[in-house]
Amino acid sequence: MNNEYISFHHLSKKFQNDLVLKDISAVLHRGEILGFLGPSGAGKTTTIKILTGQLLPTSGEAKVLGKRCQDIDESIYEQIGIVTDQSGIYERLSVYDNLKYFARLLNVPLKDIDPLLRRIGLYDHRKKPAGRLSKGQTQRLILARAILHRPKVLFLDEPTSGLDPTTALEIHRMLLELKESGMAIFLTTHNMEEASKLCDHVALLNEGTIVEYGTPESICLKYNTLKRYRVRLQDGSRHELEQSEETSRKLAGWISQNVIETIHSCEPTLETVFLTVTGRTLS
Ligand SMILES: Nc1ncnc2c1ncn2[C@@H]1O[C@H](COP(=O)(O)OP(=O)(O)OP(=O)(O)O)[C@@H](O)[C@H]1O
Repeated sequence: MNNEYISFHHLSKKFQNDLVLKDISAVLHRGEILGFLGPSGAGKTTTIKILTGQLLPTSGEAKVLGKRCQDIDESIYEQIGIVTDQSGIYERLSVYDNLKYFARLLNVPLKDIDPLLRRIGLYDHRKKPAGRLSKGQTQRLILARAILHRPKVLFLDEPTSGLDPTTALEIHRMLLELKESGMAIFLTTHNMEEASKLCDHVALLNEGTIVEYGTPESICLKYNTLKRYRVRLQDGSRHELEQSEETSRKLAGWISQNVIETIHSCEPTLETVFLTVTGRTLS
């Protein structure tokens, strides 16, 4: 197997007569994060279910760690981790015992549990029943369970949805650490900022079709047809200017007078690109 940890080509999925994935393709390598972005019903979870062997595609080919998804058996779960809202956490068991249960299932030494609990910020809560954790703590426990066996590939379905910004940031930090360690992460999200910050590549999914695929920067730059600048001068005035000869003269004048306090170029965001391409918002 090479560094291509996930690949799918011309993947389609039909439920009865409803074609919910239409000829989608993407590749994810070791140590990369791929963001799968789209509004509710776009087909994100269906894609994860196909890649993790829970659903069969109607056509096309998908491989995870070199194995065709049609041929996936239980052994793949030793090498992949999955975080979805169907958490599989046992509410009456303590945080520690939840991880102990999964450690035994996955042949992970019990000594690995405490360092992971420390790393994920749940060590002080290890004796608490999982049912009494806050939403953010529960999400961290679900993530801890998914990475306990150090999988090569991690699937995350909306990992920070509904979390407070601080917990979301902590989870982002952990995901970047996991990526650095070589894990390939397949992430679905509605959150464009999250995607821009974390993902090496993103696929914008709309009604089962990938409408854009690339690095967040390249996608935004592609739609940066109307270049604009936002300027704030020292007298407090604000100016939004389209790129033109007149704007260049104005900017040059302000620069020579040394009166510019801040200047920003207004590139499109993934959110505005999505709106441009589909006429829809992501949320
Ligand atoms: N088992 C199923 N049978 C029939 N239709 C299904 C089934 N599972 C999903 N669908 C349909 O497929 C489409 C894509 O659903 P999917 O759950 O993949 O969307 P999603 O992008 O993950 O949405 P969300 O962000 O709300 O989770 C939806 O129209 C959904 O109703």
